[in-house]
Amino acid sequence: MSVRVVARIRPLLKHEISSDTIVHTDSTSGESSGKSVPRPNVVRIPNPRNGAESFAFQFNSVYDQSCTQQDIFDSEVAPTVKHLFSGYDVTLFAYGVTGTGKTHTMRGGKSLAERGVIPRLLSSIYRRCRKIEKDSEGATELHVAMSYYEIYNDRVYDLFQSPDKRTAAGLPIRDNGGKTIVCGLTERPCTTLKEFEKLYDEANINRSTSATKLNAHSSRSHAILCVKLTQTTGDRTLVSTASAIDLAGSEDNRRTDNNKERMVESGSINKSLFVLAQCVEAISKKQSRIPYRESKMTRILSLGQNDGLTVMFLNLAPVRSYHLDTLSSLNFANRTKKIEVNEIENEPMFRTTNTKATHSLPGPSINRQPLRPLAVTRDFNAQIPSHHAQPEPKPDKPPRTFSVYTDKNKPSARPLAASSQRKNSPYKRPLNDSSSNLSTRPIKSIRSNLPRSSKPSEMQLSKASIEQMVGRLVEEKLAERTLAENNMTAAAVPLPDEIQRRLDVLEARVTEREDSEGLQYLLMARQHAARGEDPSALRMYQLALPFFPGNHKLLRKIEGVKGRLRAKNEVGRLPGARVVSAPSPSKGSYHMPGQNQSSKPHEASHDQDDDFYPDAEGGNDDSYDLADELPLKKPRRKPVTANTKLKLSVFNDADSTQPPTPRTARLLDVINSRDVGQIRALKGVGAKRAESIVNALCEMDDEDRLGSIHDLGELGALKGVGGKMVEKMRVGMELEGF
Ligand SMILES: Nc1ncnc2c1ncn2[C@@H]1O[C@H](COP(=O)(O)OP(=O)(O)OP(=O)(O)O)[C@@H](O)[C@H]1O
Repeated sequence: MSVRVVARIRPLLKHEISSDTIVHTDSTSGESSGKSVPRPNVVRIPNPRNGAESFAFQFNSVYDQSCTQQDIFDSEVAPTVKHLFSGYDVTLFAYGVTGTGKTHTMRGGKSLAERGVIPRLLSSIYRRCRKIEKDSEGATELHVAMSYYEIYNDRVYDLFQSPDKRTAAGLPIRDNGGKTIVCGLTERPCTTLKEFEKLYDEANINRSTSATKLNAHSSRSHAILCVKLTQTTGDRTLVSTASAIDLAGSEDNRRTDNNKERMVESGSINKSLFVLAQCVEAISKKQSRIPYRESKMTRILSLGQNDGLTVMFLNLAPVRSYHLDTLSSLNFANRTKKIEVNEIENEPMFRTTNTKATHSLPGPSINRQPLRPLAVTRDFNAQIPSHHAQPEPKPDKPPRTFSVYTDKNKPSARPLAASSQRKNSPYKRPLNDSSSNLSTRPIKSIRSNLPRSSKPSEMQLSKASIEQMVGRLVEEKLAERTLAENNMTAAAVPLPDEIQRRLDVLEARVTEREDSEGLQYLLMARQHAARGEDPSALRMYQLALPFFPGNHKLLRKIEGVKGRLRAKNEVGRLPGARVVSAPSPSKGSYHMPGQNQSSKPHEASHDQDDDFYPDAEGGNDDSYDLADELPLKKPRRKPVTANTKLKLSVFNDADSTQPPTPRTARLLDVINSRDVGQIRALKGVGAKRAESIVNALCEMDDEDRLGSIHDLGELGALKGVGGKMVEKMRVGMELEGF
C-alpha cells in the first residue's frame, strides 16, 4: 500500500488576482471515476523557464479551488474511519509551503461548513462509537482519548501544557520496540465531540503561531494530534490510533522579511522539512540508510514505518508568486506517493492467563517494518491474489466509487511477506467471533503463511496444502533475499577516501559544538555537495546563512552552487513531472524529462568546488575545509609558494566586496559579451567550451534580465570552467598586457 497523496489547490486570497493563477487541475483518461466528468487527478503548472510548456503531476486525487471542507472529508477521510475501527492505525498529514492552507484543511474554521478534517474525523468517530454501542447492546465499550503536541525548533512540547509551564528542553523522545514515543505526554479522555472540541481549542491556544509576511497566522511548529480508540468486548481489547499532523510550512526567507526569531524558527522548520524530503528521497532511491534520526519530526512521523493507512494532503497556492515553491512541493509529493506502508492491523489484546497471549503483542509494539520502495516490491507480487482487495461492500449498500488505498494504475504491488501479515478483511473477524480465542489462534508468523482461505478453525492440512505452504515459504525467503541484495547494490556509492576524511573531520568539529545549528547545516550542505546533490546543498547553505551573516566564503559558496545549478538547468528536469508542450500542430504529446532532479554522485562538482575555494589565507586545496570558513579556530597558515601566490591572486580578486582589478574587469567583459569568438580566444578556452559558457549564460537569463557573471567566483562555478581554467584565462590576459 502506497501513501495516498491528495493535492488541494486553495482559492485566491484577497490580495491575489485571478490573472496570476498558474496552477490548474486536469485528469488523465484512465482515471475516470465512472461518471461523465472524470475526477481530476493531475496538477498542471507551467515550466518557469518556458511558458509554452507545462509540467503535469499525477496524484491519487486533485481538488481545485472550488472544493469544500465537506468534499475533502467525504472523499478522503471518511473512508478511513471504518479501517480505524477495524484496528488499523490511520495517519493524515498536511504538507505545503507556508500560507497554502494546511491548517485550514486540518483544523479549519469555526463554522460548521468550515470545520476541517480533524473535527469532522472526531465527529465521525463518535457517531460510529454510538452505533457500535447500540448495535452490541452495550457489550462493546469504546473509549476515545487524545494527546496533542508540537515540535517547535526541534523540541517537543505538550500542547496541554501552557508555554510558561514548559521546560525549555521539551519532552524527550525514545524508541520503544521500533516505535517512537514521546515521554511524559498527557493523554486526555474525551467522551463526546463537545469535550474533544473544548480540549482541542484550549490546546491550540498553546500552539506556536505568529504573523509573518506570508501568513497572518502562520504555524511555527508541526502539530501532532493522536486520537486513541479503544474497543473492549469481553476480554478482548483492540487499540488503534488516528494521527492528524499539521506540518509547519516551508518558507523562502527571501520573501518573508522574517526577523531573527522568525528566522531561527524558519530555519528549524525548513531543516526538518528538508530532512523529511531526504528521507523520502532515500526511500525512493532504495538507499539502505534513511535519515529519520536527523530531525525529531521525521523520527515521529516515521513516514511509511507506521503500519496502517497514510494520507498526505498536499496543499498548494494557485498563484505565480509561489511558482518555484509549488514545483518543489509537487516534486516532493511525487516521490512520497511511491512510498509503501505496511498495512498491518493492530492485534487485539486479551485478558487471559495463557502464556501464549503474551507473545501475541498488541499493535503498538509490533516492530516497524523497513520501508520498501514500491518499485522493488512490484516484481514479487505479480501473482498476489485478490485477497488484497478492500473489503467487499455489504450487499445492501451501493458500491463506492472511492477505492481507498489502491493505486488503480499500478498492478497489485505489495511485498509478499508484508502483505501476508495483513488480515483478509475486517468482516472476517467480527468482535464477537468465538474463533478469536487465543488458544485456537495461531501466532502471527504461522498464520501469515497459511493459505488465505484457511481459517484457524478449519485447519485440516492435507499433504498438498503442506507442500503448497512450504513452496510459498521458500518463495518468500527468496524474495526477501533478493530484496536485501537489491538494497545492497542500491546503497549510496561510497565517497572517495579523501572526501570522506574531510567530512569526518568536519563532523567531529560539529559534534564538539552541538549548540551550533549553523554548523550542522554546513555539514549537511557539504555532504550533499560531496555527493553531487547540488539542489540540496544549496538549500542547506542558505539555511546556514542566517547563522553566519555576511560570511564571504559562504556567500561565494552559495553563488557557486547556484551557478552550477543554473548551468544544469535543474528546474527543467523535475523528476516524475511530465513536460507537456502547449498545444500546437507540431508539438504534442507528453515526454518524460530526466529521472532525477539531484545529479548523480559526481566527482567533478566536488573537485570544482574545492578547486575554486582553496583556503585563501593558507594556501592549497588540501588545506581547504568548510569549517575554515567559520570562526571556529584560527586558519592555518602555510608558506606562500609561487603556485599558491598565483592562486591567491585569483582568489583575492574573487572577493566580490572588492572592486575588480582591470584585468578581472576585462575578463568579465569578454565573458559577458557572449561573443563565442572573443571567448574562445581566451587562454585555455576552445570553441566547444566557449559555446558552453555562452549557453550557461543564456540559462541564467530571467524573464526581464540577462544573466551575467559578476566575479571570478561565479565564473569558476560555471559548468565546465572551474578555478584552474579561470587561472589560465587570467594568466592569458596578463600576457596580453592587462
Ligand atoms: N480552501 C480554502 N478556502 C478558503 N480559505 C483558505 C483555504 N485554504 C487556505 N485558506 C486561507 O489561506 C490562509 C492561509 O491558510 P493556512 O493558515 O491554513 O495556511 P498554512 O499552510 O497552514 O500556513 P502556515 O504553514 O504558515 O501555517 C488563511 O487565511 C486561510 O483561511
